[in-house]
This record gives sequence, C-alpha cells and structure tokens, in this order.
Amino acid sequence: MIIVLGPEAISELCLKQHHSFSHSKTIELLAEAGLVSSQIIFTGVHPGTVAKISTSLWEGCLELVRDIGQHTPTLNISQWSSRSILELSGTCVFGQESDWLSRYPCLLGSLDRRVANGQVKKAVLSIFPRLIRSLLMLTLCNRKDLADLGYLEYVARDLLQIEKRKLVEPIKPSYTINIISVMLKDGSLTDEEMLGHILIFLAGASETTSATFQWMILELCRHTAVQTKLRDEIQSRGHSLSRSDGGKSLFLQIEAFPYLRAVVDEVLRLHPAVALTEHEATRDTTIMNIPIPKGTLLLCPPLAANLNTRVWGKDATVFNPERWLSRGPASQKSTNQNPCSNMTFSHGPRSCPGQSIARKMLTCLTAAFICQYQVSLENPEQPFASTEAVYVKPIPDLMVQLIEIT
Ligand code: HEM
Repeated sequence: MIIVLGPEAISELCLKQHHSFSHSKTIELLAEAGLVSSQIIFTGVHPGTVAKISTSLWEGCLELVRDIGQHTPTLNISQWSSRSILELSGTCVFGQESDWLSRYPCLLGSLDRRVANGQVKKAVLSIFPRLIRSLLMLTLCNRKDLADLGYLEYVARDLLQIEKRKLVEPIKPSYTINIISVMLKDGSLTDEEMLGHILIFLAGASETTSATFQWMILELCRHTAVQTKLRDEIQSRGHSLSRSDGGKSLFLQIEAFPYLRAVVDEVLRLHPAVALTEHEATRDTTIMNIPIPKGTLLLCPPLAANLNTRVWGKDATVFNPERWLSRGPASQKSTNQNPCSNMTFSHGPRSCPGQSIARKMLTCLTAAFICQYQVSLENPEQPFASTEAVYVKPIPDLMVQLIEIT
C-alpha cells in the first residue's frame, strides 16, 4: 500500500497516469451489489444544466430557510442540513414536489444508517492507528453495508419512472426543469446508467454536500466577523431577502459575489467531505519514477494536499477566506498552478462530476441562511471532532441558536 501526499505525485496519479488505475470505490461498491455496471461513466453535471436549475434551487433554499423560523430559535444543523439537502436534491435534481420525502418514509433512515454503521465500525476499529483505521473503514464497506441500498434502489427506480412519465405527459404548470429530465432528453444514457446516476445522487451526493454545509455553519459560528462581512457583501449590492421579490433576483448575481465564493472555497478546502480516495494499479506503472506493480493500492487523503504548507502557507490549517481573494497569500491564481493542490473534488477522469451542483447548493444555501439569521453555537465551549467514516462531518451534532435578521 502506498499513501500519496504531494501535489506532484497526486497529479501523476489522477491526471498523467490515470489510465493505470481502477474506478472509484463508490462505483465498485454499487457494482459489487449488482446495481450499476463497473464500466459506468458518469457524465458530469454540466454547468449549463446547473444554470437551468438555478431558479428552482434558489427558491428552494429561501423556502427551507424561512420555514426554520416557524419552528424554534435552536436548531440541530446536522439533522436540518441532511434533510434540507435531500429535499433540495429532490426538487432540483429529480424534479419532485417540495414534500416528496414524505412518499419515501424510510429514505432518510436508510441514509442515516449508512452513516451510523460507519460510526459503529469506527468504535470497533478505534484500537488501530488513525491511518490504518481509515483504510479498514473503506475496506469494511462491503456487501453487508449495502443492505440499505435495496431501499435506495427502489426509490431510484420509482423516481426514474416518474420522470419518464412526465416526459410523455403534457407539461403541468408545476413542472420544473431538473437534472434527470435533462439527462433523459439528452438520450445518451441507458435506463441502467440513469439508475446508477440517481443512486449516486441519493447515496453519496447529499451526504457529502450536507457534511460540507455543517462545516460551513460551524466555521461561521466560530467567526462571527465572517458572517457580518458576508451579509454586508450581499446586502451592500442592494439586495435583501425582505425585498418585494422575496430575494428571488439575488440568485442571478450570487456567484459573482467574491467574498461568498471565497468562504465556500475555504470551507471546501479545509473540510473535504471525502476522507480518502482509493486507487488500485491495473498494470505495472510508475509514480514520480517509483515503480508501482500491478495490484498495488494507493491511498490519497484529500486533506493532506489541502493543508500542504508549501502551497497554502504557514496558516494552511486556519480558516481564512481572505486567502482566496487576489490579495491573499494563496490566491486562486497561485493554486491553479497545480490543480492537485486542492483535492476536495479530486481531479482527472475520476474527479467529482457533481462539483458544480454541490458548489451551487452550498453557495445558495449559505447566502439564504446568513441573510435570514445570525447564527451562534448553543454551547460555545463544545469541542467538535470529525467523523472517521467515509464521509467526514462534525461530531457531535451541531446545535445552534438563531436570531432572525429583520
Ligand atoms: C461537497 C460535496 C462533494 C464532495 C466533497 C465530493 C467529492 C468527491 C470526490 C473526492 C470524488 C472522487 C472519489 C474517488 O476518486 O474515489 C467524487 C466522486 C463522485 N461524485 Fe462527488 N462530491 C460532492 C458532491 C457530489 C454531488 C452533489 C454529486 C452529484 C450530483 C456527486 C457525484 C459524484 C459521482 C457520481 C462520483 C463518482 C465519479 C466516478 O468515479 O466516475 N458528488 N466526489
């Protein structure tokens, strides 16, 4: 087993030599359960497609955030974000009505159990050193863990059928463009490939995006000045959620807000939701001139690249959105010199095809949330750790207090 840490070596692994390594573990697990073909190629969610769903995504975020106020000033962000990101995916990715989760009462439970199984394993494995533990966590995600995928498969098939029926029915006023309908109309994927895409959306995409949003809120609670600066940036451009259009026009400009973008980039850098990517050599090859025999396992922890002080400076472990602005020490320009200095979404043919939609969801949900509420930790003394499961989120659950901004 080899652990790949430096950006140059990662660059050879993911970009120059990618044809010498196997498919992603996620795909292999689904293939092992007979749910997708191991040869499946995920078409990226094209930025043009993401742009088409922008309006419904932004409106969905506003609605979710407004609904909180009707309930309680204290909120369990961990539970709220899992449910909210899944709800958003339902409307924007699968074209469902906003209450679609009620049709699948076991869905959240089966997703939660996948994470809970990870926690049990973590406890069992806690006698091992951290790195070995992470490795075992990955290899223990075997067929047994896939039991809940039976239910996910049922939901995925149902969602696909609903979307296919919509294509032949006359368009109803409530119909919204969504990613699955765009893929169906494109017609280049078979039903089984479509099913694979939906399963990935359900099983992996929501958990990763939700984990990142939880880190976002934790960092904003720890850095109230960043909250204020974010709010100022959005409101200084003459927009507020109380405007007559309910803030709907804001989404048109949202990605042009440099500070908001910098905050999202910094949270993604500091808290990559995927703990490890695993690569198996499918033939004899080399990395940085070191011979890699066929069958060798190579592990790449994204955090090692993302916290590399050579690239990000001495404050690599510090939450500092300013670094992304041109005056910062590690501006976008300098990190672009080697893309593998930031491995949150990986790089090359095996990189995350959902990154544009994940970024969009995080950007919109953060903007909607921060314009509506000032957020602080319920217990500011509470220490937080990271789960050592496949997806990395803060533990224990994040409890926050909200003050509505009038
Ligand atoms: C912040 C959220 C996300 C993060 C940090 C993330 C990260 C990653 C990473 C690191 C990989 C590579 C895994 C490997 O090489 O083993 C990956 C793969 C993948 N991601 Fe994401 N992801 C996120 C959200 C999403 C979303 C929203 C979608 C779908 C819309 C998605 C779909 C996929 C798929 C299909 C793959 C497998 C690609 C392949 O191997 O062909 N991800 N993701």
